[in-house]
Amino acid sequence: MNGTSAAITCEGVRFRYAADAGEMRFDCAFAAGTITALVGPSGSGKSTLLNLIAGFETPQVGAIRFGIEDLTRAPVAERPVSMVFQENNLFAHLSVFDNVALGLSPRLRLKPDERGIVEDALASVGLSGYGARLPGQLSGGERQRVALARVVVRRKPVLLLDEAFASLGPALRADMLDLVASIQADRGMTTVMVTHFPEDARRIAPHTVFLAGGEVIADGATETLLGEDTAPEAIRFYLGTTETR
Ligand SMILES: Nc1ncnc2c1ncn2[C@@H]1O[C@H](COP(=O)(O)OP(=O)(O)OP(=O)(O)O)[C@@H](O)[C@H]1O
Repeated sequence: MNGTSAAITCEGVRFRYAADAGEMRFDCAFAAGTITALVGPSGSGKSTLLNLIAGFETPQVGAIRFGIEDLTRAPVAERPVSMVFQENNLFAHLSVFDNVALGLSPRLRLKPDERGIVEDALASVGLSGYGARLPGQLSGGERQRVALARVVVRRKPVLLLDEAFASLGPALRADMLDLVASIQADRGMTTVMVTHFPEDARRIAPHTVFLAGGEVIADGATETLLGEDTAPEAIRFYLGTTETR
């Protein structure tokens, strides 16, 4: 499936972390080749849903499809997915170059022409000349750029972002979101972005899926779902409590 995007469908997905934990129920779809924001209160199940899509968790019931392929039980490495977390995306002992190169070759055995692919990816995220540095010698924003450069070389059709820029200041967050939007426009990846910031969704995600209590309670155009005057009642409460933070 490399190189082409596909819708992600969660059909009748039922998941609980333990026998005595609450059941989460996910029935939703993420449109092919577009950015969808996954929004909702803390503990509503946003990371859990991303982890089910990425394969870090497996549902007890239901199916997760990429296009028509049912990959509900496929191992993480066999899914057409790249994921970026809030932190710990990079190996601290490897150079920036090698951290990106891992996306091409997990054993870091690059063919001669692949070195250029890594350099190009670093340039595309504004990090030309940074290849020899270690992650500890970068700012938080630069580290996330390295993670995005690895996404670029992996060329997977699905991109999952779990609060990837939450620890950055507003201006830098906006820059990083624009970078994601430009990579996504280039590659057409089906992108799902967890965020606590409604303005992040409004900036780059035409669609929003809203979770509460471990299930999807609304799904639609971001400008409607997260609009001050148009949001459904349950979401308006959420917007009111989070935008004053
Ligand atoms: N590994 C785990 N084991 C047991 N319970 C978990 C685990 N991870 C999350 N949970 C529980 O599952 C529920 C959903 O958590 P999740 O992290 O998916 O929510 P979230 O919407 O991403 O929250 P936040 O916005 O705070 O990151 C919470 O009640 C949480 O305590």
